[in-house]
Amino acid sequence: MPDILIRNARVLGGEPTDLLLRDGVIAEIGAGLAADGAEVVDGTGLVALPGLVDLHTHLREPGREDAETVYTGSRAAALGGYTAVCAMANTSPVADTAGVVEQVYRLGQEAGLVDVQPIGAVTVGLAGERLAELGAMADSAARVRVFSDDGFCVADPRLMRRALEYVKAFDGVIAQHAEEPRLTQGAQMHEGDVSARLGLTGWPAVAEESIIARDVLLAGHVGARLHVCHVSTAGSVEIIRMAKARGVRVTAEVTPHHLLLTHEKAESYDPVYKVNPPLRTDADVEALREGLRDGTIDIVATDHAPHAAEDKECEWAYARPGMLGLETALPIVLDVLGDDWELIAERMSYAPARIAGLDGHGNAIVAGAPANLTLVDPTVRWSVDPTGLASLSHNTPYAGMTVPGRIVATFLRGVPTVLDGKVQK
Ligand SMILES: NC(=O)N[C@@H](CC(=O)O)C(=O)O
Ligand SMILES: [Zn+2]
Ligand SMILES: [Zn+2]
Repeated sequence: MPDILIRNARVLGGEPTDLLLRDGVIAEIGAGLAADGAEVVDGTGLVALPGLVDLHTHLREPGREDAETVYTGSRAAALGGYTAVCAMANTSPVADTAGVVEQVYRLGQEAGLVDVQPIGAVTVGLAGERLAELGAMADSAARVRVFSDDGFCVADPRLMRRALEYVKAFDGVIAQHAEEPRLTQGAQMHEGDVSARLGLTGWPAVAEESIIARDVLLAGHVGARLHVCHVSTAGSVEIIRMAKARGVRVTAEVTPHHLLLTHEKAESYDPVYKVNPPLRTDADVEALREGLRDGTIDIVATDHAPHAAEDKECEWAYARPGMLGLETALPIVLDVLGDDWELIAERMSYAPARIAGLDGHGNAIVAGAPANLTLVDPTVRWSVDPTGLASLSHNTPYAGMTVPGRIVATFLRGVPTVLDGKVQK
């Protein structure tokens, strides 16, 4: 593996400097380093960020390889600046055994573009009835630390309590899809004035907030770690803020789409905007942005949810919920937060790696650290073309939108996975 010398990159937007990548680590940082036979990558005008880490990705393998595979999702991730992604358990078969999580882990290693860290299911078959083999998944080669029934809520409070108690033993975390199922039966979109006008059954904010309120109390009672997936309402932000002030070990994520889009998008009846939890109101978007800035919300996670055309290009009521996210996350966050690179590194790399327990990722860019990096051109604006994305599916809500920030290069342990904006495998 040749050494790589990145010339004149601005680490977290600072003064231009050189970075020498050797044997998987950042060997040296400083202006005017000697090339000494290293392959030179011109970083002029580019910002160097720690490799991004996604705590919430749907890769669809095993089971729906027509929508995405570990390989195609890994390509999308690398192109988005990611060096690690956590693969959700709602596959077919469900990732509820050591065998399945090890399979996903190995497929990730074989693809070799990002580290794929499997998430294990909390309950057998995501059915919400009995705990899956959490210990066996934790002890497996995949070393699972995050467990989630995402797609479904662990609605039974007794089961949720037991899951929290169980994973506490190995410092695991339960990532909850907060949705009180009795309040969302038949729900198609956010419950509000738009749903009333369109005559679509609504998913009220309280269906999310009531579960988060219950779960922070349970996590506090048990002393275990809770992570809240895709927070979407102002009320949820308030509850999490209060829980943190009380010392509850809770972390939370927001998706790029919930930071940008609102329920008025449903007026088009275009199912590309159908997602769980649903797009909410302007006031919710404002509260989510504020929560992300002040740290109430710890991270941005994509909830990258590829769907085949037959499941998405149909009538709204029959379409599956979910949208693509990996290749557009950083541009959307840049658009929403501005170029606060320190904040972006914290919310999209350091914090998600900490929550997931990924020691080799989310490290500061210093000599001796693993060479997981991405180089971004913040001056380029580009138009999102669904067919130009690496994902096997095309369900991006940003089609035709012009977004800031182009990912030029990504390095996984010193090996380029993306160069000149092109994936290397
Ligand atoms: N977000 C979605 O609308 N869909 C996700 C499941 C989920 O994240 O709840 C999916 O797997 O497609
Ligand atoms: Zn979910
Ligand atoms: Zn999800």
